[in-house]
Amino acid sequence: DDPAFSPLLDLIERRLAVADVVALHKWDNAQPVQATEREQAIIAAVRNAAPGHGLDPARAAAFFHDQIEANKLVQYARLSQWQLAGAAPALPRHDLQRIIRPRLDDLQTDLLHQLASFDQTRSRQCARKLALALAQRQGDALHRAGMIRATGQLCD
Ligand SMILES: C=C(O[C@@H]1C=C(C(=O)O)C=C[C@H]1O)C(=O)O
Repeated sequence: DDPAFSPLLDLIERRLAVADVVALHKWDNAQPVQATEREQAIIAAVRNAAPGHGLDPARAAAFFHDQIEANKLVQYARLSQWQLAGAAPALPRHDLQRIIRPRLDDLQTDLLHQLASFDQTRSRQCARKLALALAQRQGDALHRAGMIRATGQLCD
């Protein structure tokens, strides 16, 4: 466990884990994965909040862009699996608007905080250490791919 990465990667993973219940809601309601207005609202909010964490708004926006793209990657993959199976799993459902999006919003401040402290202690060989830290984590192939997507610009 690389202590430079684990608090941030834990949070990224928690946000990404929500993609499965988002996909369930969208499957049940025949709702598209892409929600452009919601994405724009998130990017505007994190740009606004960034300076309060000592972060450049562009840095915060790029990081959240990656979180959103990773989330959609997992959603598209789940929906494709459920199309093949002809059914989605019998897991508990949660309402997107009332339950799931507020849950995603709750992670926002912590993510910005951890991104800021990650940036303050940035080490050399960031990309290599990130790859090692990701390889050491648990998760199925899809969530592993999602974690790689979610950290795509982390070491830039
Ligand atoms: C998670 C959702 O699906 C997509 C991913 C988003 C995200 O990761 O925050 C936002 C909007 C959607 O394009 C959602 O609709 O809320």
